[in-house]
Amino acid sequence: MAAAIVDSLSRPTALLCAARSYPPALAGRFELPGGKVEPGEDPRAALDRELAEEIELRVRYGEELVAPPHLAVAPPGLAPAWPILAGLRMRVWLAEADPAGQRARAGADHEELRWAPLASLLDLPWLEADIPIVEALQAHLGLRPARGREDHPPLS
Ligand SMILES: Nc1nc2c([nH]c(=O)n2[C@H]2C[C@H](O)[C@@H](COP(=O)(O)OP(=O)(O)OP(=O)(O)O)O2)c(=O)[nH]1
Repeated sequence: MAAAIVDSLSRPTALLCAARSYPPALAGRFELPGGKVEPGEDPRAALDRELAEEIELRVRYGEELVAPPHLAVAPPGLAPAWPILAGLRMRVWLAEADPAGQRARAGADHEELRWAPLASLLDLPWLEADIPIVEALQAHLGLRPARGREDHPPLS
């Protein structure tokens, strides 16, 4: 589970992006803060716990950023999720700091936390699996047309 934490759910302009500090192959690559659900744990409770542990932030959730059918991994009986590393799956919720004005702090998992303007998110070196998620986030927030399987290259 991960959180796409924006500066404001009602008027989003920037996203809180987290650069991993490990393993060495992924260090410096950006991701959405979050982590794995413990057995029997509610997904959003898991996300609350991970955000508190990793970046010391309490949040209020907005909508889920749902993976489109052509990308989603949806084992029987489970909600569709984004495919990530090593066959794992990840659900993503929009969120904002609650109470507002808290400062997120990078712990041991991250070498940097950065508020990046929504329009230039793809300038950051994201984990490979996060690129379609970031593109979908931009589309969801009205910064780019939604991509679908039927997309064609632009005519020249
Ligand atoms: N948190 C998070 N993980 C992601 C993203 N994209 C992505 O491919 N991953 C991968 C990286 C990790 O291999 C895996 C799970 O990440 P994690 O932070 O919970 O776990 P970890 O591998 O660091 O292991 P652990 O120490 O928490 O047990 O998911 C993302 O946007 N956020």
